[in-house]
Amino acid sequence: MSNLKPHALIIGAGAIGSFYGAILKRAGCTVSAVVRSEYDAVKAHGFRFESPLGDISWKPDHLYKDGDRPDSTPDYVILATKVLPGSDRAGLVRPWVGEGTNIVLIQNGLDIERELADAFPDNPIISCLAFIAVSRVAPGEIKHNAYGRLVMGRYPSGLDDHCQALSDLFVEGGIDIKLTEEVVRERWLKCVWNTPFNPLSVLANGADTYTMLDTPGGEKLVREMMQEVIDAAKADGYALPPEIIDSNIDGTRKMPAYKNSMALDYLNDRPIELDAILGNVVAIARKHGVPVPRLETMLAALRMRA
Ligand SMILES: NC(=O)C1=CN([C@@H]2O[C@H](COP(=O)(O)OP(=O)(O)OC[C@H]3O[C@@H](n4cnc5c(N)ncnc54)[C@H](OP(=O)(O)O)[C@@H]3O)[C@@H](O)[C@H]2O)C=CC1
Ligand SMILES: CC(C)(CO)C(=O)C(=O)O
Repeated sequence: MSNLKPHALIIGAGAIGSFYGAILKRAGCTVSAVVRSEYDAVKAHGFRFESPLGDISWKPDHLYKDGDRPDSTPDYVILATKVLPGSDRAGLVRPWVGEGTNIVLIQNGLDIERELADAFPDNPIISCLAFIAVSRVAPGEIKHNAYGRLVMGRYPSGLDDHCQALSDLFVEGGIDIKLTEEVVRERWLKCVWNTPFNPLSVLANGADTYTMLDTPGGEKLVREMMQEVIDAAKADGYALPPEIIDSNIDGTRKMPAYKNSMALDYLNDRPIELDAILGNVVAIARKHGVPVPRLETMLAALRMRA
């Protein structure tokens, strides 16, 4: 890469993609976007934000529709779609990837990188976890409620200059980054929260965090499901600290009542990331013969609903 600021292309510029695109824009990058249903709105007025960071509204330097083809390939392709069964993520990314393009995932879930790593063995895969509350409120309009930290590392493990350079850009744009050599461990750590809370919120009709914890038996169930995630992680080679259950519950109680991204998908009648966040955890538990009865029950119940 030259001294010029790099070109980042966001594929799936919804809540997450448009937010981190805004941050890279603030860092002086050229930032383009591929959008689908919101093309007309974004073409007309860009991405409009309400955010505690101030005015971070922005217009993509190049705006593409799903199916368009680029004139040149970017330095970073940032995939920020939902991880849904049947979505060909490698196919979505393929037209935009050139030699040396970094493929960056900002998506929830476990074991979601392999499909991309297999399809693009010669491109660096940078895996990121977002700790943020942000949602789309209308076409091209986004409400950033709070937070924004990214945990980032090279998949399957390690750190390199590509991660460092991207991290520097995000920091320059104003967000906090944790670089990690063990991004898969970090995915397990995040699943300790997402794997119980996200699917439970759907079973509970789009409930927020307080409703889930304060309903009689709710906190106990969440804690037991967290323990099952920890058991599966341990069998997979990632021993997580046991105090993580208390710290997750305490942290959640300190935040205002919150509807997670899966609750919002459910309430907006959009498909939910059931496999990425729950199914893959259960599959790994089964592979290692670890019983996860509460997670199994929740998975079956939500598959029936789907
Ligand atoms: N929102 C949050 O606070 C958090 C979200 N996450 C994770 O981040 C990821 C992204 O979530 P989020 O931004 O909330 O989701 P959104 O639904 O807001 O955004 C996803 C975007 O991807 C677009 N998209 C899907 N398929 C295509 C396609 N083929 N071509 C172009 N665009 C496409 C969608 O367009 P369309 O409108 O047409 O469907 C939509 O704009 C998920 O894995 C989520 O779990 C993680 C932490 C917090
Ligand atoms: C942890 C949380 C709630 C936001 O960072 C999330 O990942 C989600 O909404 O799915």
